[in-house]
Amino acid sequence: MFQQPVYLDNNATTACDPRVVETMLPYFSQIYGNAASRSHSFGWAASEAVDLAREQVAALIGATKQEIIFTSGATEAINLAIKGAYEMYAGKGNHIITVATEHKAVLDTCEHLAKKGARITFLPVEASGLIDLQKLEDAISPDTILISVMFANNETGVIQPIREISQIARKHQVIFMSDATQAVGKIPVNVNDLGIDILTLSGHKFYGPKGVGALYIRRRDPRVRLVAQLDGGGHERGLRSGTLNVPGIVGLGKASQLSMLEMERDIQHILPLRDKLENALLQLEQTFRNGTAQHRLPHTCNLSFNYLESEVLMMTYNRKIALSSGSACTSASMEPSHVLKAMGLSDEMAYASLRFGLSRFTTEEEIDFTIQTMLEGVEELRGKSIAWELYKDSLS
Ligand SMILES: Cc1ncc(COP(=O)(O)O)c(C=O)c1O
Ligand code: FES
Repeated sequence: MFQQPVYLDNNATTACDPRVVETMLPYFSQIYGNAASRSHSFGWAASEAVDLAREQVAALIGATKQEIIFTSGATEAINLAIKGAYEMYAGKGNHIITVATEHKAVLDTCEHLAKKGARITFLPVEASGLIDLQKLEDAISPDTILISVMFANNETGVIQPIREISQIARKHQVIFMSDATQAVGKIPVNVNDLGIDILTLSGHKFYGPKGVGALYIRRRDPRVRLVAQLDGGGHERGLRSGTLNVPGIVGLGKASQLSMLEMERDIQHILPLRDKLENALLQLEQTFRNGTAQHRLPHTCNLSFNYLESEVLMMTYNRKIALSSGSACTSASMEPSHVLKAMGLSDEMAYASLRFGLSRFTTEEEIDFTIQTMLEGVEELRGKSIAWELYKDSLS
């Protein structure tokens, strides 16, 4: 048995890599200058560290350092991107296209703008979790100012056809933004190859610290401009005022560098473990994968166990495995997952779902233990379920 539960909630957040922590440490109490202070060596040292981190983050996504704006995380970057674009292009139009399965940071920001007069299209998804490109193209109108489609879903890991989406956006001269919070650092993401105009990312999803993220904005294209949402000292080229979180930014830079160097190795380690777990659990009766198997993050797996309340399983076994049924922010809510509902699942099947998120630190022993615990747990809890009993009776 493990001392701590096996941690399989890595889509909610990852452990900070010890190498990241080590790189950050001096920036708390030794190199503690304000990166904006230009008159002494404390400030210069902090500014140099931020500059290096900016290069490291830019390199991870194929951008240039001038195109990176540091923020407090993906939520802030998303707010800046969507609200900033809405304000910037108010004269041109008020229509934003997004997708029903986006993270709440995108959905709620769009809802907020809807109250201020924006017209929002929430595209549906197929059972696979993928959008229909024709529906996207049909939704575009002359007043469309922004298309916002997430790179990979946080609950199912489903990866949207980003290149095709960007081609459609380009054809119609609409800015294309992608919330790549779950993809960056885990799979290759290159803003130029993929034609992404605005991208958001967050340190704590790829072994960096919490409370730091970044916005990429295609600077070379004069069409892509945003209105700042925080006013103040004019930091980050006027787009995000506020003293920079130097240790956090250093950590985000280091995490980016490590991901660049180790991404292939991480995928080769994680993918077979994810597949082992998924294949073993799919052997259980009435157990189904949510989302396409092909276009999916290598570390994510979302399954529904019919006739099981996943909440009960999580609570019964949370001393053995740390899991969630969907996104962390909404895990306290009793609503069924909006992502699974948009994919056409019934409430029952959405309530029967579990998300398994692996990381570079997940071991084969942990996966074997998880398989064993899940097989026992599902059998035990279904054994107590009247619905399951009725189902079994119906078979005989
Ligand atoms: C897809 C996606 N977007 C945005 C966020 C929000 O990121 P942050 O925690 O950095 O605000 C998350 C985190 O759960 C996410 O998974
Ligand atoms: S941390 Fe992922 S939904 Fe909030």
